[in-house]
Amino acid sequence: MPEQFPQTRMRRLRKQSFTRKLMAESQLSVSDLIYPMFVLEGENQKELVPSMPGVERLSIDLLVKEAQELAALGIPAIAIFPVTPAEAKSLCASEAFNPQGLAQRAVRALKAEVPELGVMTDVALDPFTSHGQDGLIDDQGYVLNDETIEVLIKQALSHAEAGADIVAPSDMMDGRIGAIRQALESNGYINTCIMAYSAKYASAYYGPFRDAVGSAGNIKGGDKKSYQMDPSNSDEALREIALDIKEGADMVMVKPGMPYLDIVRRCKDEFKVPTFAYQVSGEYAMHKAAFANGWLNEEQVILESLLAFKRAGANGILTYFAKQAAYLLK
Ligand SMILES: NCC(=O)CCC(=O)O
Ligand SMILES: [Mg+2]
Repeated sequence: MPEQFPQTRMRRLRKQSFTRKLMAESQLSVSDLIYPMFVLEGENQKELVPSMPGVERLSIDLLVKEAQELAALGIPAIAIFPVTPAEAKSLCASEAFNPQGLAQRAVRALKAEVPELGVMTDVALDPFTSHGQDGLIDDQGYVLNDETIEVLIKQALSHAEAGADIVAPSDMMDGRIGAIRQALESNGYINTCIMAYSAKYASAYYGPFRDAVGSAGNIKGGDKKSYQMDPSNSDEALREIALDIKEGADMVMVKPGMPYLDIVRRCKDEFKVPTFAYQVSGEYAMHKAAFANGWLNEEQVILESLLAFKRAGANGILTYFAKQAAYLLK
């Protein structure tokens, strides 16, 4: 029976707060949030990221302190991104798998001091290559797939050895999930989770992040379009996701977030696997700019932007608003 006015008045259920609460189809809670954080060498070091107001790079001692606050707020996990000093970068990206590297030390410190907080690491070479690409390159600057995977395996194992709960390959090489899964299994890391950046687009929304980790420089070749996805495509994202699930990903991710919520929804409908989305640095920066100008209401828009991910089907969101949102949700 088709509904019709006035038997059906959609506004009846919107009149009072209690019915609005009962009708809510999606919920945002602090358990949905993963907080990306930037780690710096040194002690008692703190640097602002100009293009990401409110975001700081922290040395490990301060990172651990902050992590205690995040755990107390109920944030389930953080994702760490090392700021690699220029002198540690190279063509072969060997700092990526240094057992005493910044990311590896940060993981050990976090798991020792705040064991209940999940720690996720980034598996990709861009913070460690002198040219800023996510993999090893040939003479033409083309990113080599299979050679890069060999380094990613070592990097992922070094993270697992340090105690990372989740390794998150963000490089978009073909076949890396399977290779990393196999290496984890054969080295006894059977419970290390993999969150695959499965549908990562060659997006201009990553600009502020590259400032934050200092990988912007001059990305050789100018862009990452030979491995990250074309923003035109949606069916292709489903193929990427299917491959990563088959290769052993526990969780998949879509990135960026808000401009790609259609992909989140298609992924969830098609595969029904744990699905995450990354509200990236550019999304954060544009929101912050509008808040600073008084053009948007900060508290309301942060929560609305995050709720939209839940409505689209995401199980969780990587967001630089995680800490602020956790306070707002208290
Ligand atoms: N692998 C992590 C990222 O590239 C983050 C991008 C962003 O926040 O813009
Ligand atoms: Mg892929």
